[in-house]
Amino acid sequence: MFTFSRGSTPAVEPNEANSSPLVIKDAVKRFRQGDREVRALDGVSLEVRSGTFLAVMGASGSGKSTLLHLMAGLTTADEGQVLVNGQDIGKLDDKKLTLFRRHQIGLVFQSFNLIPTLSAEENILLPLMLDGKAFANRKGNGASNGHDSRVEDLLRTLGLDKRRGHRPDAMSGGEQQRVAIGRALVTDPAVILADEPTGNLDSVNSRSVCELLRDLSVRQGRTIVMVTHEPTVAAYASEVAVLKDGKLVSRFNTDPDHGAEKLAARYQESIR
Ligand SMILES: Nc1ncnc2c1ncn2[C@@H]1O[C@H](COP(=O)(O)OP(=O)(O)OP(=O)(O)O)[C@@H](O)[C@H]1O
Repeated sequence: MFTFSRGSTPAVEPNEANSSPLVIKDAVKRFRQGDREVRALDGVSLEVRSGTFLAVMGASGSGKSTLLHLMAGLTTADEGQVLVNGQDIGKLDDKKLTLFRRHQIGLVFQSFNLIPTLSAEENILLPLMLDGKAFANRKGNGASNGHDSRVEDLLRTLGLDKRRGHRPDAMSGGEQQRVAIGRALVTDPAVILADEPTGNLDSVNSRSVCELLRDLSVRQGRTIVMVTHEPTVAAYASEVAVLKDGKLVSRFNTDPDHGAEKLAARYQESIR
């Protein structure tokens, strides 16, 4: 099993006491659209406890991506706070935020965003390469980077041990998304944030990626936030948060005995 020690390379020290890896307090995000102001997020507060697998649902335009981007430090809140591992990320300057994001926030996108010229293994190692902790040419002059056993474990967890040397164009969509999940995990971040991770996958690959995310949360205690509009995908999560017009209107636990159907009904009820 993949067993990085949690928080081994923090970019900055946590400066506020809170045991939850992710806390959003009264977040407001406004956008200008011509002479109109849109409140993409309108006072959202959310705490995500360690080991939670949270699905964020909502209609198109309800603020899901904006919330995820805020959690990822890709955009800043106009009001309120985002605390990752106790660190108010709005207080970090650009340089510290870049390092903090690289170490503490793992991002997974719908379109995988892999580097086409790198192998699966090299794509996974990319965040460590950026830190100068892994070598781009791992076959070159016998350099040992100390990450070999970690990467072995990770490739096995991801079911990619036979695909380590393959480039993205030689892998299925599901395998590419597994590589992207590996890249998100390699720095042992506080949270994994996934924006519609199954959006480009067929049903078989979608199921395997959902099962992987659920396993990472259940077996390894990973904290995961996933945006999705699919009840069948959200059903793999342990909790669901529902946004409507930039507001958090509902949060509930999923029920493994009832699956997607009951979840869909509960979701529809909360956005009525
Ligand atoms: N960069 C931007 N400039 C202007 N308006 C924006 C911008 N980003 C988002 N918005 C607006 O903010 C609101 C929330 O958008 P957001 O993309 O977060 O919704 P969403 O729930 O992720 O939608 P979808 O499911 O369609 O991706 C929408 O009204 C959108 O038009």
